[in-house]
Amino acid sequence: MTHVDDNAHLALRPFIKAHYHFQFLSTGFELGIFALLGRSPGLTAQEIAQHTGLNHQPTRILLLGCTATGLLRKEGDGYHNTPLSEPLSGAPDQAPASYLPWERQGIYRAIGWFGEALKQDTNVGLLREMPGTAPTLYGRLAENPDLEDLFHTMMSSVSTLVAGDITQKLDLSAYRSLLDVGGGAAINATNLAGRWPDLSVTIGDLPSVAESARKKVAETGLESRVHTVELDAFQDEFPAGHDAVLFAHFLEIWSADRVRALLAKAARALPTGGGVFVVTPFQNDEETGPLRAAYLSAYFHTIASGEGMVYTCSEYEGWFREVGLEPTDRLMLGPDTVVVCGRKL
Ligand SMILES: C[S@@+](CC[C@H](N)C(=O)[O-])C[C@H]1O[C@@H](n2cnc3c(N)ncnc32)[C@H](O)[C@@H]1O
Repeated sequence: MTHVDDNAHLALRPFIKAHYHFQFLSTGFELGIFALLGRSPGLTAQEIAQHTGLNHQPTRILLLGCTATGLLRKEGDGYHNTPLSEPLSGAPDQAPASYLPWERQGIYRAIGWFGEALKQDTNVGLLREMPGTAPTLYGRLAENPDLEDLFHTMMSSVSTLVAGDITQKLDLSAYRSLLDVGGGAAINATNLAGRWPDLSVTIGDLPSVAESARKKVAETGLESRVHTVELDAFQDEFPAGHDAVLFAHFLEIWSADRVRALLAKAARALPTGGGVFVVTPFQNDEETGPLRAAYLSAYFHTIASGEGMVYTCSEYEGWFREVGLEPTDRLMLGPDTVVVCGRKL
């Protein structure tokens, strides 16, 4: 009989039990325990139960889960946040807190269809778990406005994380008019317009998103230079009159064939010398990581579209060349986001 090595069993435990870890984390967050202990460190189980409304034994079970996984620390009878959970006690619309409601309501059940999505080669998770009829996440979000809000809160916080880097490293001084395809909740558009006073930005997105982007832009006072248009990037030609095109967290959603077609569309819309900027999660050219590329690739295939993944910079640069764009640079934004830059020949 083969003897199972205890160390191997323990080493695999974080994978085997990952779903419990997420439940301790997201339930603790949803019940406001990390925010509560941020304000009032050292509360007892009984005091925590009074705030959450849970009965005594459910409270013990949740606190045991959180302390055993290192999310909370117990000192005497009192509970405290740890460096892991402390960042979750702050603003709910900022990362990492902003990730949790979306992961719980948008992803958690749907990603359980990962294997089936690979076998059927389509986004089974979305089709099984999110109400509605649209074939992609973005269409289905328009059918579920509460989820659409959660998604854009999460996405805005992701773009905010790299906002400092993008405004410092991406030199747009040569351009006057940027088309931001799939521009979402206007974070990149308003940051870039704020950084480059001679630049106008047009956000092109699906109708419900373009409408909320318009409201967000109005709150920033940049509406004379940041415009929004309804655009279906697949059905419509790109509006003329821009000398640069930004695809931020957009191309990786789609299949290689559709990425090529979108890049060709950008090239057609641009004058000679025009710029193309692809902001995307980074996958190294050896195709071994980093982890974020692996998570997001599974998410695009299982949920978002059933056809995309995080591509390498080399792949983008090859597609640039195929459609008449010259690759000019790769700019890292933080540890795992990159801008692949090109110019129309
Ligand atoms: C992952 S979000 C990225 C948002 C924004 N660019 C950012 O970086 O924060 C993808 C965006 O693409 C938009 N989108 C999806 N399908 C689209 C289409 N066919 N045409 C235009 N925009 C689309 C979605 O509505 C969403 O705002």
